[in-house]
Amino acid sequence: MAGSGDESNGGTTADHFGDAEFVVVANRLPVDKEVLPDGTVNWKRSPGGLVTALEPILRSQTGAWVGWSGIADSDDNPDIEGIDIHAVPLSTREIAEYYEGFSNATLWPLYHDVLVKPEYHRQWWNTYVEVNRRFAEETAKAAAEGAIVWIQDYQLQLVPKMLRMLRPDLKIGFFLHIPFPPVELFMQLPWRTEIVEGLLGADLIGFHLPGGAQNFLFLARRLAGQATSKGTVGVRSRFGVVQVGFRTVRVGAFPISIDSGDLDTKARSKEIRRRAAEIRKELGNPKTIMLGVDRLDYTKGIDVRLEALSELLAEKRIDPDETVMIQLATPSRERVDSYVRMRAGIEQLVGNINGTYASVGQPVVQYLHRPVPRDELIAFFVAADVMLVTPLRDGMNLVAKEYVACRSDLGGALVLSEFTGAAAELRSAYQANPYDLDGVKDAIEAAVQQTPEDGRKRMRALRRQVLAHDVAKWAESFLGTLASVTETAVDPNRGVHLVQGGAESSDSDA
Ligand SMILES: O=P(O)(O)OC[C@H]1O[C@H](O[C@H]2O[C@H](CO)[C@@H](O)[C@H](O)[C@H]2O)[C@H](O)[C@@H](O)[C@@H]1O
Ligand SMILES: Cc1cn([C@@H]2O[C@H](COP(=O)(O)OP(=O)(O)O)[C@@H](O)[C@H]2O)c(=O)[nH]c1=O
Repeated sequence: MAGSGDESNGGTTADHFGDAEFVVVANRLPVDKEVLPDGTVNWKRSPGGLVTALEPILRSQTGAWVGWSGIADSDDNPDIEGIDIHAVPLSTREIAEYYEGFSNATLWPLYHDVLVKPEYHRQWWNTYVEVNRRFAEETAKAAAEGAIVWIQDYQLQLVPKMLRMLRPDLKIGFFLHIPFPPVELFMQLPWRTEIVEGLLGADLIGFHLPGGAQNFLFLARRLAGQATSKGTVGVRSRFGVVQVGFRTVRVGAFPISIDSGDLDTKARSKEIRRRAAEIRKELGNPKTIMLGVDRLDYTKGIDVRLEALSELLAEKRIDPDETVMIQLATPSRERVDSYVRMRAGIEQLVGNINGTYASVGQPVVQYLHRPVPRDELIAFFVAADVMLVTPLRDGMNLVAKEYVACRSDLGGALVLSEFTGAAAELRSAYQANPYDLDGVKDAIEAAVQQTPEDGRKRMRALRRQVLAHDVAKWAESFLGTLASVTETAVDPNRGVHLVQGGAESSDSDA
């Protein structure tokens, strides 16, 4: 029983239960700690889409957030209105081995199509296990009896099982924000069974797309030897199931989104419109403003769009006197080798394009390597004629949805990689395969040359999708499904056919 004081439960007792009825557990807190040169502390918004998506949800219901502050050895709990913060301190070694190492040099590339070679180090794995345990223990302290706990992302895949052992009274959900790879890639991981079993500690496991859910079901059968359902998984429907003893784990697809109503309102404001007009003027009133907005990550295909632009300029399909491309690139994971190499490559490409096509005082590519404040970003979205979103692989890509939400004027055009989660929903974008440079060039050219009528038609369809499926709907569908999960085994009379698991399951089950 939870809170029994049984040492096998990590010693958690009823006296130590927390107050929070709803707990978000994520590698990062919603704010990052920054120590300024004069020693004063500043808390700034954390980078990335996970925080963008979760912050409004937690503000709308009283709850706790368990996470890391972004710097070494800090257990400061910043004061954030409406959110009870529980910081998990990480040492310099843990940051190197758990965050930069196992999370971002092993799992991140493995889950993103092995775009760079994943590194497998036993010491990184050991530290990943240690840190996951600390997150589980801190969560066990924060959660009230019977609370709902929502664990986020690849950095914390062992927490569901660890937390269940500490606190079997909790209802546990897990959501993966990045793609879940196909079996052929996942099988590389020396700790593949531990990861699958870690996730199976949850009551509900969510992915952005049905494909990720189906990959997971196959691996649960094959690696954890559990019986699973076999049919296709739907979007927010037709959930898969894994039978783990008496527990039934649901597996589903819940595409994440943004606070589209809020962005729509902000983008219509006078201040943002004024700033958008000012940006265009500052750029010399070019005919076409192209925009890229990304963390500086090799998955984002920033090099793809720069190479496409370079060839379009060389072929005179784009006029350098009429075009400006702005690339906003937030610094990310700057001590991981693959990120250091990628940054150098991208900055070289920017230099080459400007060296060849810029005039004095009029660069073709304007590149900012720093985070851009939210309102300024919205003004860029409003100003941009063509939004370039060209990842080689991306779990969702919220930037694509944000651009659409900001275009109540029905202006602008979205060029979108087929290999983003967003591509499954944003069908009216100019979609392209980022590995097919000619295809990307054609998509950019078509977006630049679209007629106003075609542009309006496409943007109307895109907006219908983004405004109807916002982040509140994402959270409601996930948390609603989690709330409905019961402890009982699957009733075979309810039409769910389970396939027995085990190493002997053949690949043709996939
Ligand atoms: O925390 P960092 O290492 O600085 O990285 C930032 C976040 O990047 C990833 O974001 C993902 O989540 C988005 C929202 O679901 C999704 O749209 C995007 O495709 C993903 O890449 C990462 O998954 C987060 O854990 C990081 O915090
Ligand atoms: C460059 C930049 C971005 N943002 C915001 O960050 C997120 C990015 O989310 P996405 O899903 O597209 O990708 P990752 O999670 O990074 O993999 C989005 O909400 C951007 O608006 C920002 O606030 N400031 C920036 O400079």
